[in-house]
Order: sequence, then structure tokens, then C-alpha cells
Amino acid sequence: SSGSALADPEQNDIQYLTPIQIGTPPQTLNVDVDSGSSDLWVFSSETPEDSVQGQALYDPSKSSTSEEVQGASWQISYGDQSSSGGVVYRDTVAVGNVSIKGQAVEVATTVSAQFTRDASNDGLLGLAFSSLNTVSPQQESTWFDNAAKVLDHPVWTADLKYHAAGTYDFGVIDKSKYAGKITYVNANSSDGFWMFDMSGYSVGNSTFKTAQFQGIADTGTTLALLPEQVVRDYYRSVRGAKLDYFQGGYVFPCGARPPNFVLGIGPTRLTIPGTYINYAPIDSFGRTCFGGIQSDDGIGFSIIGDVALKAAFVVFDATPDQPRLGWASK
Ligand SMILES: CCOC(=O)c1ccc(CN)cc1
Repeated sequence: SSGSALADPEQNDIQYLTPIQIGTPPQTLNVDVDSGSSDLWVFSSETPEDSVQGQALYDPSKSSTSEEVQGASWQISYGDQSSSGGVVYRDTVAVGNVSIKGQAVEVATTVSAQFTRDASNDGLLGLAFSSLNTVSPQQESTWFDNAAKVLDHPVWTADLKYHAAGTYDFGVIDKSKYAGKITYVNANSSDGFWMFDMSGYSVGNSTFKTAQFQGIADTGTTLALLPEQVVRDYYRSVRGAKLDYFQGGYVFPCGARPPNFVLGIGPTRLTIPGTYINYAPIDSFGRTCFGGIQSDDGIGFSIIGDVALKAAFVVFDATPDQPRLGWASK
């Protein structure tokens, strides 16, 4: 089997939302497909009312195919200090028409304020490796790990777009979605992430600078978080850029035209247009803008989030014993 699902951006592409179907009859929720985590969790009939502000809810009692996983619970916190937790059901989950029975659906009984405030986000679909799943006492598999058994190929692809809807495909690599060839690099899943090595960078039309650093391909993070030295070097070329401690990163006048940023990924190059790096205004006048590239300081590795991923067609290839990431222009 194979399938395709929409990746619809919220304002400023802060995140992309994908409709999925849970239960019988199907209940459609819009979730954030997140290659940086491994829990499928949703707002539900068991989420306290004062924590729900407009989200669609999964109600397992209205699904003839749901069953509670006795004694199981989950609790997760993300890099941005948001968090959620709750209990676990099994039910049928379809993403892009690929339907998987007995998928662990983690039902939120607590969510942090950041999730409550985002009315259009009904939950997360974690597509990192199952070793990061937080269900206890018995860890659960991700939807993709379960789907890979029935997909024509153990792959999924991300075609995110700038201020436009893109797609996530499962079990198929759609040639109409990219240009030229796909360059594959090995992924290291030992920490549960889609982690890979970068070989250097260039700013605008300057010469390529070699730099060895590793990062994770993370569809669930908005920006690109890179080594401090690289980021400092980049903003030297942005008129009026400065590191604003109170905004928590580099800002610049919205009229600045940031240069392109080229990321070296093995033998291939990913060019992030400067327009993607002029991420969004931080003030209501649209005077000062926040950079789409920021420092990864304190994380321990870089995070290649949506600002970078939307410049490419990305293949998440879970071929047993040698996961790979494929990169193509489009
Ligand atoms: C605004 C609601 O979304 C989140 O808080 C959120 C989304 C994804 C992730 C995973 N990187 C963390 C928090």
C-alpha cells in the first residue's frame, strides 16, 4: 500500500497540519507530523475542558474499534518546553488512506498551555524511531513502524512548501514532486532521531566553508537551529542584524534582504532562500523580523527544521539496518 496526506501550514509556516482518521466510524483530527518525536497523541474527550480551546477531540467511547491499553501511560516534553501526558488506547489509524489497525493512540489527560493556545493543532504524529516512544510500562511502536510492514517500500517523504500546502507521502517516492536526482546520506538512529552529518555551509555566493556537524531532520520544529559560529557568520551578512537577548535570537529590520544559506549534506547542497530566513515580524508594525536560522546552543546537535526542509524534497528511508535520508531539489 501507499498513500499521500496534506501538509497544511499555519500562519508563517509555524507548523504544518495533516488530517488523520482515528476509529470507527472515522474521527478526523489535524495533527503535526513530527519526525523529531515518536508518540502519536491527541486531544480527547478525556482532556480537561479548561485545557481545550477549539481543538477537535478523539472520543474512544464513540469508536467501535477502540480498546484501552490497561495500565499504560505516557508523558512527553519537547525542546520548546511544551509538554503533554495521559493514557493509551488502541484503534485504527489512517494517514493518507493507509489504514493501520491496533495503533497505540495516546490520549491527553494533560497538555501545556502552548498546546491549549493553538486551536488548530489536535495532536502530534511522531515519526522518529520507536525507541523514543514514551508509553510505559510497555513502549509502543510509531504509526510508521507499524505501517512499514504493509507499505510497498519502508519510506515516507516530506514535500513541505513556503506559505503553501505540501504533502507527506507514505510507501512511495513520487517523481513528480522533485527535480533531478535524490542524494542519499546514511542516518544514525542510535539516539532515536533521523540524525545525519553535515559537511559545511556557504552564505550567499561566498565560498563554501567546510564544517563537520550533525543534525536531525525535524518536521516538528519551525526553524533551522545551527552551530553558533555558523549562525554568527551568517548574520554578519544581514544588514542591521543583531542578537536580541529578550527575543531569544537574531533579529533584523524586516526590510533587510537576507542572503541565501547553503547547507552541505554529504556531497549535495541544500539552498535555503533568504526569503525563508526572513521568518516573521516580532512586532505588530512589521518593523523587526525574527531570523529563520538560529543557534543550536545547548542542544548538543543541530535541528534541521521546516525553514530548511521546505527547500527540499526529503525521503525518510527506514530500510532495515541502514536508515537513510534522501535529499532532492524541487
Ligand atoms: C503550538 C502547539 O504546538 C506545540 O507547542 C509543539 C509542536 C510540536 C512540537 C515538537 N517539536 C513541540 C511543541
